[in-house]
Amino acid sequence: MSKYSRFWEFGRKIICVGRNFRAHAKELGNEVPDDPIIFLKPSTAYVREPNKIRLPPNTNELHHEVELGLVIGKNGSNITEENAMEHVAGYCVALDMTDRDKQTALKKKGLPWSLAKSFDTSCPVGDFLPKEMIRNPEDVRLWLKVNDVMKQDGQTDCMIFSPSKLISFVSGYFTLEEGDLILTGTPSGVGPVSAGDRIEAGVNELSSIKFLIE
Ligand SMILES: O=C([O-])CC(=O)C(=O)O
Ligand SMILES: [Mg+2]
Repeated sequence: MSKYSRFWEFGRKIICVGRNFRAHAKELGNEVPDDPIIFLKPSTAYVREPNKIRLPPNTNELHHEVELGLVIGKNGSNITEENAMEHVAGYCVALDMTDRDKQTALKKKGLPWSLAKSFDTSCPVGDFLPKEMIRNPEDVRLWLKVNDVMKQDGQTDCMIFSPSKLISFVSGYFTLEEGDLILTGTPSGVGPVSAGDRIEAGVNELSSIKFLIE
């Protein structure tokens, strides 16, 4: 069993990338960024099956965002793009649950997104997938269904910044540590979920997760 098979118990950083797919930036009326947009979630955001996703306080519009997670297996800072993949131990399917109403209000005021993105249970994750299971992270299908209806279905070759670019960029600011998770951004098709809804999501046919909204 890999040392990283329960990476969510390491209690390390969750580093998230925003607007990394053109189609998603466009669907929310956002510009395509020149540099990666980065935000953080605390380790208390992790949730695993069979626990449920909880609605944050006073939410009107909780959105699902399916993303490919990169699990870091080797510490490093100022990592070059060429060496970036040496720092990846494996992958997982992850959700970046987002209080869209709150995010929109905060965005308008130019304020940080933390309350909209980093609440308890805002980061549901699937099982650890060792690196060998995904030969090319730029050729992965990300999909998500709500109550059995397909809502998101995208390919990671549409990412603006590749996993290697993201690792290199982020590690210039934050030292990457073993057990850290990088969420690489969501494809288009994000949308609302409410109490009682069932989310199923996966990467390729390899790993899928099922979460209920409480
Ligand atoms: O909230 C957003 O749209 C930014 C984001 O997390 C993403 O693109 O994955
Ligand atoms: Mg996201």
